[in-house]
Amino acid sequence: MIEFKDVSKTFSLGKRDVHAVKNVSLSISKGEIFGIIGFSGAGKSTLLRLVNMLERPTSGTIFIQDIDVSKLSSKDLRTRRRNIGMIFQNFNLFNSRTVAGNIAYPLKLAGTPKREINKRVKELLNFVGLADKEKDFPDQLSGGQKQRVGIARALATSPDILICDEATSALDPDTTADILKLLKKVNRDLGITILLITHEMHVIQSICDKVAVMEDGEVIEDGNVFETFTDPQHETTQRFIHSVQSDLPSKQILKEWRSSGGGKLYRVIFKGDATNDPVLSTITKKHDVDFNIVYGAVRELQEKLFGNLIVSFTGDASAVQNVLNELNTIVELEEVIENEG
Ligand SMILES: Nc1ncnc2c1ncn2[C@@H]1O[C@H](COP(=O)(O)OP(=O)(O)OP(=O)(O)O)[C@@H](O)[C@H]1O
Repeated sequence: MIEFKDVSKTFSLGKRDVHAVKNVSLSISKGEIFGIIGFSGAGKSTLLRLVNMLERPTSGTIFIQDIDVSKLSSKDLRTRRRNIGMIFQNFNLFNSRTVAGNIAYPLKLAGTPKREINKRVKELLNFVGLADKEKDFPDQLSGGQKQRVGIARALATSPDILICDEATSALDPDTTADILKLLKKVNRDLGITILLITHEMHVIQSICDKVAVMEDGEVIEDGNVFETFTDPQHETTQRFIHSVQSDLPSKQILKEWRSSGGGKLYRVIFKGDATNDPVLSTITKKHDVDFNIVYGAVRELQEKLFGNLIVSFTGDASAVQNVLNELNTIVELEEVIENEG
């Protein structure tokens, strides 16, 4: 659907070059919700501007629905752009137009007949849950309602792709959850591919199928959200994940555990089927070892379970070693080292 092949974008600022995007190769399939996460300045917005063809790559190619958009004429670009809807952090609504007027705007630009526009606007108002706000102006709406108008407007020309530029960053947590739910509905019910950028890991965790982590213009890690969350490879990815789920007790608690004579601690990671079986109790019972879950949780991610527990084992040293050996064949296991946390 969207394919980046070795794409770079360099801005020349007088004598200085800014390499905003460096050698990015990414593949976004039809029907996916694909999230790009990165800290400020990582190159996310530039990547989006390359997708909606507001910038041309310095090198590399970008295919959108099998068309190499880096080679299109300006006129063809304008036509292709209608196939991509976009929503923004600050909504970008026309304050002088009503809600209906905002949603109708792209249809007017496309020369759609008035009766058809009215019908489509009503349909979209129902879809985003704003049927009673048709005649209101943006400044009479809450942030969440404004973003619903933004979504309706982006969907007006029935695009195949929706791009979301930090679409929930200006909203409170409850409203964010509502808007993310609506985006999921856009994806599931209308089959629209969604590409979003964010600096918030909980957005990725809530609705994305795939994620790419950007740093300093490069994609440093990408893949399925479940795999990335449960086995992050890069330190920056780990930092993002820790922002939504702490997987260790605080340093203070660890210190108290050590000073009160607590034994070695192990991180036990369960994924998928292993979360359904009483692995810990079965194996420890067999070897006559006791276990104590000191910290952790089992979470749901992409409709799969993922457990991350910090456990101590007590018993005969060789029996504990047998437990560790056996556990190691079923789940991921590692000792929690002294300076972690
Ligand atoms: N038009 C431009 N001219 C010159 N430099 C630019 C331009 N656009 C972006 N940059 C630079 O490219 C780098 C990447 O910027 P970009 O806006 O893509 O990052 P970002 O990840 O979206 O950051 P933020 O979350 O803060 O918006 C930055 O160093 C930025 O200053």
